[in-house]
Parts: sequence; C-alpha cells; structure tokens
Amino acid sequence: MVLIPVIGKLVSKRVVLASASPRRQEILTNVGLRFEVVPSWFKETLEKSSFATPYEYAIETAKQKALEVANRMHLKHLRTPDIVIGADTVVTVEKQILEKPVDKQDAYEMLSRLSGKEHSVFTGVAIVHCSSKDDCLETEVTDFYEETKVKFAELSEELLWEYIHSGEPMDKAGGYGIQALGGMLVEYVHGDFLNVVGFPLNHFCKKLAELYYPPPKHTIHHTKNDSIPSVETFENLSDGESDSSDPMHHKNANKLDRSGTPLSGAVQTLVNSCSTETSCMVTVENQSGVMEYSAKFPSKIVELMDGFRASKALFVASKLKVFDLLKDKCILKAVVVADKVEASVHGTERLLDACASLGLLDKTHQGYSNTDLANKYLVSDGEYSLHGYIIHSNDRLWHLFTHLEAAVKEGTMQTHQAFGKETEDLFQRNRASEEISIIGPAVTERDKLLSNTELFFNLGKDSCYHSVEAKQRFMTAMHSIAKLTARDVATAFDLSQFRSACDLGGCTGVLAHELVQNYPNLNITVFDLPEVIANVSCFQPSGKHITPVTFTAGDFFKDNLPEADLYILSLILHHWNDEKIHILLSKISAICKPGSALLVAEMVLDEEKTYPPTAVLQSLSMTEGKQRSGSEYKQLLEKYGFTNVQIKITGNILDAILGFRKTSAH
Ligand SMILES: Cc1cn([C@@H]2O[C@H](COP(=O)(O)OP(=O)(O)OP(=O)(O)O)[C@@H](O)[C@H]2O)c(=O)[nH]c1=O
Repeated sequence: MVLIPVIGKLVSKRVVLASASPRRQEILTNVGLRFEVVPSWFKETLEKSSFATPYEYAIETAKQKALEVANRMHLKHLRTPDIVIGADTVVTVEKQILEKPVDKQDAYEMLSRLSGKEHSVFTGVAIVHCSSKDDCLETEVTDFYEETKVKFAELSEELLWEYIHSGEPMDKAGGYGIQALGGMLVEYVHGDFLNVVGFPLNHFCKKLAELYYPPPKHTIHHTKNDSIPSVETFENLSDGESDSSDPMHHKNANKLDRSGTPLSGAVQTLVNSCSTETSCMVTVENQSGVMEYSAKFPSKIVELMDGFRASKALFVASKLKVFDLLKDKCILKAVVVADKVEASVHGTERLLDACASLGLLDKTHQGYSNTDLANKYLVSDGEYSLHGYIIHSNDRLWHLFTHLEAAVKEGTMQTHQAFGKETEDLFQRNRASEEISIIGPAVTERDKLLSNTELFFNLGKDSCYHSVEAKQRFMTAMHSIAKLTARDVATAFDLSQFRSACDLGGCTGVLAHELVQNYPNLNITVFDLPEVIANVSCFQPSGKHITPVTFTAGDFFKDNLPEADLYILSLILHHWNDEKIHILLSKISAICKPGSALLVAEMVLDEEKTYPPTAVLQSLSMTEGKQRSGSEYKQLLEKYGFTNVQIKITGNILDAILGFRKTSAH
C-alpha cells in the first residue's frame, strides 16, 4: 500500500538521492521510495553574502548538488537517471548561516550562539528531472524550501562540552542532531520536525503531487492549498494517463511540429490523451494549415526492437576504426572514409548516417566528425576508451546472444553452440608464484593471456580464447571497463585506515593504481594468474609520479594469498558457483585478521532483481554464477565472518561493498 500516491508514481523511475546524509536516506526509505544514493561532489562553497535570504542559499546549494550528480551520471557513466534529488540544510541565527562545524571548537561556537534562543532551520530541496536528447542531458529543476523554528534551552558549559564530546554535532548543520541526543537541548519546535532532521518530507510530497497530479480545473476547489492531495482527490486519474502525470511529458507536450510551429492546444490535447502503451494516429492541421500526422508510438518497444541494429552499427563502426579516423576534429566525407576503411562508398555512407542518427557522429555539408561522446569513449587510444569492450561485445557476446533462446530453454551458457568445439579448461593454473614489481611501462610478449577477472565477460571455456589475439582483446576489454569504474570503486569508502591491500584477480592493476592515487601510503598487490601477470607491463601507466604496484602471480583458489589488511574482489564473485565462492571466501576469511576488511566491487541488483538493466541482462549469459542484490551480498559476506557490511551504490557500472572481519572467528 502506498499512503501517498505520488511515491507510487516514482516506482518505475530511476531515482537518485544526491546526498550522503544517512538521515535523508532513512526518511525517504521509510516511506517506501526506491532510490540509489550517489553523494554529490559539489563543494558547499557558494558565497553566502550573495544571497538575499538563507533559504535561497540552501536552495541553490541543493540544486548544485543534484545537478552535479545528474551531469556526472550522464557523462561519465552513461546512465542517465530520471530524477535526482538534492537537499541542503542550514541553521540560521541572528542572520548568520551555520553549516556543519569543522571541528569541536567550531561546534562549541555554534551551540553557544544557539543556547537559550530561537533559531530557524531551512532545508532547500531540488528535484531534477533528467532526460537525454542527442546524448545531451536535459534537466528541469523544481525547487522549494521549508522553514522550521527551534528554540534551545540555556546550555551550561558542562552540558555543551559533554554533548560535543559525544561526537554527534560534527556532521550536522548547526552542530546538533534533533533526532538524537540533541533533542534534549530543545524546548520547542514550530514546524516540520523532519525538516530539521534534514528532509522536509511533507513539502516534498506536496511538490511531487503538484508535478505528477496537476489537478483538472474542475477539481481545484476540492484541494486545499496546504494539504497533500489524497487518493480521492485524483480518483479520475488512472496510472495509464502517464503523459499527464509525468512532468517531462508535460514538457514534451509543448512540442513543435516538424516545421517548428508549436502544435495547437487542441492537437496537444489529442496527443496527450494517448497512452504511451497504446498507439494511435491523429490527423491534424497545424497553424500553417499543413496536414500533419502525429503518430504516438510505443516508443520504448520500437527502441528495443531496433536495439540490435544500433549495437551492430556501433560495433562495425568501431571495428572499422571510423572514430579513430575522425578524431582530433577531423571532418571527412563518406567517400574518403570509405577509401580509408576499405569499404564500399554506399555502405559506408549508410553506416555513417546511422552513427549520426545515434548521436555518435555529427554530419554537416563538410562531412562527418566525431561527437564529444565518440571522442571520449570510442576513439581506441582514449583514456576512457570503450573500444576494447565494444570489440569484445561484437566478437564474443554477440555470438553468445544469438543463442539466447536455447540458453533460456536449457538454462546453460551456449559457448559450444556459438563457438564450436569445447575445449579443456582454459584456466590452467601455473602454481608457481612469482613477484614482479612494475614501475614503468615495458612491452612484453602478450601470450597466454587469461585472467581471474574474465568473469564479467563470460569468457568461459572455449577454443576461441586460445588465440593470442583473442586473449589480447579480452585483456584490453577488461582494462577499459576498469578504467571507467576504478575511481568510483576506490572512493566509495574511506579506506585510509588500511596499510596494505591485495586485489585478487586484479588483472592489469587499474583499480590498484587508482587506490594508490587516493591512498598514497597503501601498499598494494595485484594477485592474478601467471599468464596475466606476465603480460601486464604494457598496460601500466607512465610518468614520473606513478607509485609502484606489486604484481604477484598465483591462483586464488589454490595458492596462498599474500597478506593484507584489505582484500579486494572486483568482478569476481558473480561469476563463480557457490562451491567456488565457498573456497575463495573461506580462504580470505581465514587469512583476514580482526579489523581487516574485504572490498567487493560488483553490480548490485535492487531487491526485486530488475535493476540495473546491465546486470540483469548480463545474467542472460547463463554463467554458472549469479548477480546478487544488496541484501544477498550482505548475507554472503556475513556468512564468511564479515560484519558491519556497508553497500555503496556508486551510479557507475560497479557498486562497492565493504565488510570488516569480526574479532572472533565465525
Ligand atoms: C539540524 C540537523 C541537521 N542534521 C543533519 O545535518 C546535515 C546537514 O548538512 P547538509 O550539507 O545539508 O548535508 P550533508 O550531510 O553534508 O549531506 P549531502 O546531502 O551529501 O551534502 C544533514 O545530514 C542533516 O541530516 C541532523 O541530522 N539533525 C539535525 O537536527
């Protein structure tokens, strides 16, 4: 049951809370909202004096927090959320804005100012609706604020310091937490209590109601201005009327026709009355008297039907290195591209047009050029290039997925059907452990390239990966995904307490290098199969200031693991069956000293296991392992003696899970 219908409206949407505040997370979780948490990196440094009122400052900060996350998720991780929520709470007393204290003395000064007086708590909230058009992020911001008045009792010096030493003030605006010990300091509260805690829930629901249920004119008089609309108020609005209940659809409803003329009100009414799930055809006359066909497609389905064509266009353009040709602002005509990639002019032109329609290329009368997206992610030697993974998707996953029907019927991976003769286990382990310290790049023969981390990519057992070329391709694919995810995994938690770490199956060491960047005192070892370790040199970053990472060869199922305070399993657990996981986690658990920890990086499913799609779709490969939800990862780690398990949904492809080894053996 959803008490407030607007919360139900958000169920099908990808909602992100751009806040690290555990209180905000709790308030929204408690009312059944499903969302991801992606803390904002926006620094709260806006010039306070440039705002006429404290609430304008709080609103602007909330907006900047949310927009930073929306942009980051869109740009960096290729996953645009539907809604990003940002909030900022400030305390104001005697025209001064108080935020979180920087230290105990600061907390003392804040609390002394609040002692015996009434002050205001303002929370600014921004609800950012996002959409992606031609790979550009479009946002629509709705913001509001709430004020609550709080009166403090007179605080004695002793009470004040006792409270400060409790540690509670430090991460809270004004230096107190009304929901905990700080509640004892309060004489009265006028207004929304949750607003003081960090999130004005009631006002938020009203705002959503305004956005999602704009009342039909004849019902306006039923709705009291200051109440959350009840279900009855909107009994005539079914969920099917999604166009009228979705703010972004409202925005799109003010569409232009193909000649750029706004559609007339009557036309818009007709267009809006079509559900997204039914298709209808409307014949109308626009303002210039031209007959227009405004067809309402089940666009989601059409997009899915075309999905395979779009993927293949991207794969082929990448394989032909079209994006490499067009890098560095190069503009070429189709005929020149055709010549350089040794393809037909006719075919190349169609491929380039397809790429332009997909937002990968720009087309002008001068020719074709890369979009920013292509320059960043599709040029093969770019820092964040996905070229390696795209080629792997084309050469490997594409074939596997053509056998999806059989895979579903049989419940098994279709490697044999896709690639022919199945061969012996490719994961032949060379037991000999050797240690190599790698400082600068060096090119070595890239042979026998296999990794503990092949899992993400459904490498499995088959002959295709016996070829040197295929192994190189695979390692490049792994490397490119690691480049994209390492920063968010490395910074998901504060790992500064650890002195040594071991990345089990850490492949080319991208995550290890990222960790050293963030924690210069961390000694980190990458532990992977000898065939991998022998070939990591050419993937190492260059430059004077690169801190060395140690690479150790071995098999994590069979060999002794290097000693460390922190063990890392990135993209490992989801691949293996329960038996293998038992071997691995028992080993790690046994070697972990109390207080040491295990960091897992995986795609964490929501509890219904329908989100994120990348993880859910990947499960269709039918590997022997499985994707898990947050509670399943928590249970798994707890089973092997890890406690205080925390999960961070990063907004990137990989999420992070951290568990600490219990003091006593399990
Ligand atoms: C007055 C009061 C505040 N808070 C917390 O103070 C932080 C405000 O800081 P913020 O900058 O708005 O948020 P943040 O914690 O830095 O998170 P983020 O949204 O990531 O900026 C939020 O946590 C609030 O709950 C309480 O928990 N109880 C109270 O009684």
